Amino acid sequence: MTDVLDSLSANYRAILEGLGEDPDREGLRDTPTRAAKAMQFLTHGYNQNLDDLVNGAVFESAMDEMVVVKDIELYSLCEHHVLPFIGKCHIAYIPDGKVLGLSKFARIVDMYARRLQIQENLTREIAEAVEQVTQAAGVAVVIEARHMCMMMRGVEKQNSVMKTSMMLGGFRKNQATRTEFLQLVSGRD
Ligand SMILES: Nc1nc2c(ncn2[C@@H]2O[C@H](COP(=O)(O)OP(=O)(O)OP(=O)(O)O)[C@@H](O)[C@H]2O)c(=O)[nH]1
Ligand SMILES: [Zn+2]
Repeated sequence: MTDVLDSLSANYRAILEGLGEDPDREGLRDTPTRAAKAMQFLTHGYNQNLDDLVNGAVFESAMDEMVVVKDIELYSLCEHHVLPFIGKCHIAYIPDGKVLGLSKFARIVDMYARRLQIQENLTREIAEAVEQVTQAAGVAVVIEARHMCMMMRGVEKQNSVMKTSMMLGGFRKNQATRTEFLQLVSGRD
């Protein structure tokens, strides 16, 4: 692990030099290591796996109506510019004999968000993970996010929000179920 940190730190030092900075000046002396540690934290999802994260928190239940967990905040990094995108994730599922521990939805979101991502793939990966863990009759995921690469640079648009959704099982097949979910997460419930 130290080797990885050393190599990342050396690369951040090179970036500072590339910017024309003096990496040995007082304010920047610890920056390569700090930045490397920060980047390791922001991508720690690479070191996680679904089984360990869920930790067996799947419980038998006769509940077979839609369960919605909304407004799970997420911080990710776009794989094109390595700049943050920040937003909210809403997840719904229709249990089929099993329910998932509530905190695990947020943990699943983070496991995939804390990697280099595009929003579409992040949305799909979360939905497929919830389906895999719960074997639910349907899973729906919506993400709304703002991308720093569109705000701080490039087209510099401050108000555009990207919305992505992924519907599996009952949510894909049944328009009424889909509409109910979208109404619940849009706050018009
Ligand atoms: N679909 C999708 N695109 C993304 C996401 N994050 C960043 N992008 C886009 O990835 C694209 C990369 O385009 P390029 O033309 O290769 O890069 P660029 O010259 O920096 O593009 P501009 O951002 O238009 O300045 C841009 O259109 C970004 O807005 C994402 O999560 N999903
Ligand atoms: Zn980007």
